[in-house]
Amino acid sequence: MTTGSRGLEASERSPAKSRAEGPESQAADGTTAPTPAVAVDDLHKRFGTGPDAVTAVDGVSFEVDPGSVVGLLGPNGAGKTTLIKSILGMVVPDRGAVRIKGIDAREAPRAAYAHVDAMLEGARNDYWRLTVRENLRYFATISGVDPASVADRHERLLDRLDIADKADEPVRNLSRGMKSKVSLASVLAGGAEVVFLDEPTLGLDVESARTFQAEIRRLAAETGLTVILSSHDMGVVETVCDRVIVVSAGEIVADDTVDGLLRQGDAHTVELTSPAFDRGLLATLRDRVEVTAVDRLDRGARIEVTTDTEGLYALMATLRDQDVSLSRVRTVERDLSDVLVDLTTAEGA
Ligand SMILES: Nc1ncnc2c1ncn2[C@@H]1O[C@H](COP(=O)(O)OP(=O)(O)OP(=O)(O)O)[C@@H](O)[C@H]1O
Repeated sequence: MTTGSRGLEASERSPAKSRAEGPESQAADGTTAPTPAVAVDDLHKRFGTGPDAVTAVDGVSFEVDPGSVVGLLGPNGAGKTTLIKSILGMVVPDRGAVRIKGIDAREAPRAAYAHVDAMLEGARNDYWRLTVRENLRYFATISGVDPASVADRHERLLDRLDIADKADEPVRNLSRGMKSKVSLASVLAGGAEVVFLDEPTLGLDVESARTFQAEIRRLAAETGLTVILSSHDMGVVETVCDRVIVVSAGEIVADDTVDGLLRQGDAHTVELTSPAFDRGLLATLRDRVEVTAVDRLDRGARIEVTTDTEGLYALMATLRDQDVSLSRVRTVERDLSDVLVDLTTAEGA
């Protein structure tokens, strides 16, 4: 879907120039910091009233630097879509403020959203009877851009997203993955400086998802595009995001780089193999640690346990006390989805 109007000025100005000319704010130490592309302050949104009310966004604040790619992660129903829609003004928040490039979105919505575009919930923003190229021209036009002046950019987009050979096909004739690419191209066609992408790789095959990721990184690096995307695809998030905001039950529970998130917490997952692992011993171990997998072997079993450092020492002590010899010990690398599950299922999250 397309959100707001996209300004000619914004799209036609060179990004380097636009950054240089952009408003800056004075930091406490006297240095100037670029004005955040997006600043969200204490946003709240509740649906319904009484006992059935749902608090979808519960006091969320964050800032996004221009030219960065930020991932919004969280389980189903965490509030990601409502947060994005509240920032875009498609849902009216109960409280809180949104500033786009320093412009208050409530006081001056047209000016604030002139720089913004979005692709939400896999929704096709495209006109299926129009061809791919006609869609890009259409979206450029409603952004206030003369499509002829951006024809080269459109050709580049079609090339990079590998849909140039379908440029003159009506969108309705394309496969689902190709339609997703056209949606993305349409979002980028008018030259928005800030884009919101909700589940952008839904329906894309592995190669198309990779192309998409590379394109997002390139646009952020070369044109200063700011991207805020939500995805359940951890591969996408790990590859393209400079920073990840984890949302659970309407609140931010973590805000860090991918590496920072992977390092955080005191959880270890270890794979242990022993001929002595039988039903009785496994029951004893389950009392002490979380046994996340059991693979029975001809003799004994291979198990996977997740615990903190203290729990790991206690587990090893128990095995020693019971004279259990381990034939193999292997540390299992934790990935972003493990961290996400820990963060969003932690007590109180
Ligand atoms: N229009 C609405 N009316 C009532 N409740 C709503 C509405 N929109 C969302 N909600 C509720 O708000 C909560 C957050 O929903 P939201 O769609 O923002 O989550 P999400 O993180 O985007 O989930 P998903 O990953 O499943 O897309 C959920 O409990 C949802 O049922």
